[in-house]
Amino acid sequence: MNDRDTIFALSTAAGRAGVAVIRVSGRRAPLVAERLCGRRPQARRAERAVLRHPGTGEALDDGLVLLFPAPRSFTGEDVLELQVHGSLAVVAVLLEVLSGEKDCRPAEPGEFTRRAFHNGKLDLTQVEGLADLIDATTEAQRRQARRQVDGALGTLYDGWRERLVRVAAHLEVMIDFPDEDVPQETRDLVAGQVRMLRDELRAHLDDSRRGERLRHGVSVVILGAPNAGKSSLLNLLAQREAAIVSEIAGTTRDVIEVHLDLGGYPVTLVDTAGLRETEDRIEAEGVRRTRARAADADIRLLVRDASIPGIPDLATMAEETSPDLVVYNKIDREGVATPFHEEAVRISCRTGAGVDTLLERLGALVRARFGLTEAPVLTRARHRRALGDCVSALERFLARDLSDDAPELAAEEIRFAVGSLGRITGRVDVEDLLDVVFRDFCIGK
Ligand SMILES: Nc1nc2c(ncn2[C@@H]2O[C@H](COP(=O)(O)OP(=O)(O)OP(=O)(O)O)[C@@H](O)[C@H]2O)c(=O)[nH]1
Ligand SMILES: [K+]
Ligand SMILES: [Mg+2]
Repeated sequence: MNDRDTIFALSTAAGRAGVAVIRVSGRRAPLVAERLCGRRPQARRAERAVLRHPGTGEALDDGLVLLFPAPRSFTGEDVLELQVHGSLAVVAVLLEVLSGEKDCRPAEPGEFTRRAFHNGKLDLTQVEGLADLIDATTEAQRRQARRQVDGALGTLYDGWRERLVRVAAHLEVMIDFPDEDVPQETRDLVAGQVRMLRDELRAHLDDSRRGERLRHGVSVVILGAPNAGKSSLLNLLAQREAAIVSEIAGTTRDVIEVHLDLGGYPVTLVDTAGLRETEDRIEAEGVRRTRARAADADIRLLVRDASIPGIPDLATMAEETSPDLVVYNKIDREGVATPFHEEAVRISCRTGAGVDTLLERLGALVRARFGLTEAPVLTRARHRRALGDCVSALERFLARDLSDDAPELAAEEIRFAVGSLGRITGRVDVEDLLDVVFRDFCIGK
């Protein structure tokens, strides 16, 4: 991969569409514009132009051309955008023409963003935020990603990093002037600041992984005895017949998942086999899978048949499943069991009664646990690992006695902590990380 090449790619999705955008970035972009349009477009102005084959002069399409001279562009290089008709043939011929241009070649996946990073346009958390924004399917995901693209996370980490660099500077003084008596106050000050930082990092890490969960989706697992109406509930919420419903107890054996947008939050709703002791080997395997899925669920929803008094015993079931929400189903039936569990939601999958209330309660649960907070949250395991390394280094630092131990050793811990934070935003040692970060990108982004 050569950074001196001018790169190009279709930046909109492949396939038929009203408009397609082809992006060209690099030193030859202005020349390419001249060769295709017969003139150099004004900077940052959309201009209508007929795009012609530079060799034959044949008109290939007409559209809008936009030139963003460096450094005021997405990549920080000269960027040309061609907005043409979104036809397979138009795009194909233009890409072919571009391939024939001197020093031009197709972009690698994520290469535009990679150049933006190298030219200091984005830090790594912003790059990741951009990937998340492109992948976002719900409103809450969009907001979280948008915030990260705006630099909220990067600013937080850079701020911590700067405070640690100042601590390191204090320590340097102790190393450089070993004979001078470093006043106890200075030592206390340094230790105090490290302690405060460690506590802030810990609080930031102790977030029940809300940012990561919002990226991947919150799992809501439906549990209960056979025939309680779990599959009926899944179908009702999914608004399609995703799971088989029947009056035969033990119908569901496989774990069935549907994806929902619950008030802006991505939710994976999971239907499971009814929990009971069974001789049937296949059903028993279903029950085993239910237990496994319940164990790593974000939210557990226990469904109970309201028309059967006390069987199976709710207390036992609740103990096994530790539900976040209890639902009494089939309230349309005669002889509905009373009294109801106080916190429970009463519904009927048959009539749809109570389902709005259930959705409200579920939405509130999801928001409370995974909703956006004032402070920016970390969104990736990569951030969590680096922050964990940083906290460990600060712990090791605090375990040292600054007046006895060699200050060099203590300073080394701080340097390591600074490095860990720098890895998140890409301020140091980034090369090995880049592949991981850019792997998720597709061509043209
Ligand atoms: N009257 C009434 N019947 C319901 C209601 N919800 C479900 N049923 C019936 O209850 C039976 C069992 O429903 P399912 O959705 O298959 O129950 P399940 O919990 O998925 O059952 P398993 O998969 O066997 O564990 C079916 O005959 C449904 O039509 C309801 O609200 N009212
Ligand atoms: K059933
Ligand atoms: Mg079922």
